[in-house]
Amino acid sequence: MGRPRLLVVSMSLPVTAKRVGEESWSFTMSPGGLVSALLGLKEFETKWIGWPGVDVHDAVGKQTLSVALAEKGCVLVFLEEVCDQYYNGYCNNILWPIFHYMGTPPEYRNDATITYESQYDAYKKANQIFFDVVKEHYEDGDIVWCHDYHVMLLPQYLKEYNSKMKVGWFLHTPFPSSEMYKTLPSRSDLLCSVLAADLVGFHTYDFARHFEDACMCILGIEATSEGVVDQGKVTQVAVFPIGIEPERFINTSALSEVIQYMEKFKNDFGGRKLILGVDRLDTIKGIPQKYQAFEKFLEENEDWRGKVMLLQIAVPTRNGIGEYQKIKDQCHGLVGRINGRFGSISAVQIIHLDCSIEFNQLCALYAITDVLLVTSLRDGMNLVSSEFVACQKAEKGVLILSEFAGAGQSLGAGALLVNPWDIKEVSTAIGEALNMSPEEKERKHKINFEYVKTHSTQQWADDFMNKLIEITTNAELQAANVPHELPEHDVIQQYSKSNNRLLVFGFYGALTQPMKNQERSGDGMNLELHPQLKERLKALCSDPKTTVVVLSRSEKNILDKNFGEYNMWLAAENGMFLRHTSGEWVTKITEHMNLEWIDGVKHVFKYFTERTPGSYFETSEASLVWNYEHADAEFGKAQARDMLQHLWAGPISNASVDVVRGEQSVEVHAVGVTKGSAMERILGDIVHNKSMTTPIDYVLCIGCFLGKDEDVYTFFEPELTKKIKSIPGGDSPKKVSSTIVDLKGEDYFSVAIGQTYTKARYFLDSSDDVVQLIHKLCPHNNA
Ligand SMILES: O=P(O)(O)OC[C@H]1O[C@H](O[C@H]2O[C@H](CO)[C@@H](O)[C@H](O)[C@H]2O)[C@H](O)[C@@H](O)[C@@H]1O
Ligand SMILES: O=c1ccn([C@@H]2O[C@H](COP(=O)(O)OP(=O)(O)O)[C@@H](O)[C@H]2O)c(=O)[nH]1
Repeated sequence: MGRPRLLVVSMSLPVTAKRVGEESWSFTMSPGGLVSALLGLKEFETKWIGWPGVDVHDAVGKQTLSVALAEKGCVLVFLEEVCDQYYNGYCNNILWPIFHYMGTPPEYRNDATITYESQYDAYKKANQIFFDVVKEHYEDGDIVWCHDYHVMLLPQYLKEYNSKMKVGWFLHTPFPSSEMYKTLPSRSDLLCSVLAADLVGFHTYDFARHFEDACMCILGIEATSEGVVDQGKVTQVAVFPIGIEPERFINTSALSEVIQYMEKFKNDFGGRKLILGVDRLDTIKGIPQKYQAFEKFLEENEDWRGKVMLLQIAVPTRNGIGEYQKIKDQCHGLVGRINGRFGSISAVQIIHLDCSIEFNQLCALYAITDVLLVTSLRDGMNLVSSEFVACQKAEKGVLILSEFAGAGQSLGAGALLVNPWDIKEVSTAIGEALNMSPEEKERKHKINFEYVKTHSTQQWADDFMNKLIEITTNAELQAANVPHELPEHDVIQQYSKSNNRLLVFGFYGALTQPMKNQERSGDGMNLELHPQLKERLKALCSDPKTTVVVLSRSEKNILDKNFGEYNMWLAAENGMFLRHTSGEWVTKITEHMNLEWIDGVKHVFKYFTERTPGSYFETSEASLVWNYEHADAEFGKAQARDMLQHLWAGPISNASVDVVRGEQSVEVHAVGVTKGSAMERILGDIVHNKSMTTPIDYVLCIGCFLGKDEDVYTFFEPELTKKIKSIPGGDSPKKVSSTIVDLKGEDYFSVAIGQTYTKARYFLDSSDDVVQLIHKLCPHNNA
């Protein structure tokens, strides 16, 4: 099967269009790393959907531009009147500064027509326009890969339209710490939308962790090893550090035209050492800090004056935004000052160019550079540093790299890492780089060159796409596994034919009366057996061919109170305690189980209970539950989020526990305390104590379980378990008959109450259906 077609969606297309006649257009490559990176996506049949950098209002212009760009594999998005408030406003004046830890500029408050709301409105409209275009071009099986902060609402729009679409989202910028992200007024909407994607990717682990933290503390959704799980929907969060197309740079820097440029530039620079900066003229790139550090270096190293120069290519970007105009003036001012202080008649110290340069010239500059100076205050990755590494010739240059660029994690080993805010440190690094021995330069270069060569854009795209394909394929398989309506007739027929039956029931939701949402409480809290079950259950339990187990999260006393009079097995706290109603409780907590975290968790639960009127918590041997069903709903939810942060930061940071968020509860329990593992713990005991001689040949397992407890449904799957012989954990396995479960597929019925995503084979709508079923299994005249 061929690879699926790829629809790449990003704000910018790889080319920016300029109208040069009624029907004709010229194109230049769009600036920035995202475009450079995505140009490397060669192995996919790709359509690139984006904005061409210009808005066209007449029909002829739209038509001719669409045709010209279609030849380049591009599909146009016309943003028209929303463009300014969307791109210059919400994207680059609100999201961009927040994502780069610069806070939100207050300017938008000065103009009553440009408010936060109006810009967010434009953002929503623009995302809707992107959505309409994707919808028009989407074909079944396509993968839609959304890029960057410009299209954070798109995953949700796409999935709402067609839940089967394979959707990925990759962020090219940093994702800030949740403390910073929290300041964004539309923080929840954007997070929720991104979570609609199947796969969410970041450049570094830090960014991924920040995103997961934000999901937890803003949405109260926790990240697990599977990804971020929200009501059964899993969004995988993973790290894909982007690379460059190394061959493109290596080959270009060997071209004769480039070699000529190299000679020319060296000649122009008159033998001075070259420090190079290549950045979009963006506030995040730390260009003023770079100039200040160079100024300090010149101040403190008189000998180097006139022998070294700093060439800064300051590629114009986002000219419509006030901050970008200010930074330009600031840079010009600094350059003037430094050249005034340290320049001479024959040479200036800094050359600052407000323009982009042609690719061959860029490669030539990289190749002859002695020091590449990257001082980003924050940067998603920074591809310039990799490009510099790829272009090095015999005499190697040194990379000075900001620790706040994503590239710091990938290229740090072969670079001098600096804190760009520390002017003195950067100045010292400049000196160190200029004085570095050729051997050390070679050594450092080798490390980075190896990395750059092996971590290409193609690799990055392949990794992302393969992961996305894997996730969506698995999801399709899982979705195909929808539970069926319970075949009642078979349940009853097989029951009557069997010789040794095991009936496993959960308590909450399965044997209790159906509750309205607002009455819901967690399993184990003041629960009462469904009144219509009392008689029939007794009859069922008295049948010598039938063993009944109630396997519940509830505590011992609750099970005692409800089931003490029946002839059955009770497994409390998810099997941590086991009792036949004719005997005493025995603990299944082993001495290896570390429960030291309990006191710390209790402390946090107590703290939040005191501060959340109406909430309460319950403690049992191996688990604690904090419940806020009677508290103010919104406040309770917010408190639960804070509580989770406290727990992760403190008592459970290194503990082997699972944290489960219920609808209005937070539960912490020892890891692996699931109903499936409980079954494994208790089955041997049950069989042994009942002195069963024939293997169990019929199992009915009914529950309304949390996702983590659904392993009990697969525990008995005949094809998984084959013939269960002895069960570890049974008191004396030797005495247990050699095959204790011998189950055929048609004799196994796993039933989830009211769940659509489940591992169970069948479903029932409510415990009323369980009542009906038990009545049929055990008609009154049998009682
Ligand atoms: O299109 P612009 O508004 O002019 O901005 C150019 C791009 O800037 C950002 O690039 C980021 O992506 C690079 C590749 O992943 C990464 O190395 C760099 O650190 C980022 O800043 C922005 O994220 C893109 O959307 C813009 O197109
Ligand atoms: O005149 C130039 C100089 C550089 N670049 C390219 O701009 C990209 C900058 O990417 P980076 O990741 O360093 O930062 P971004 O601009 O995306 O924030 C690199 O691929 C450069 O080759 C460019 O388009 N025009």
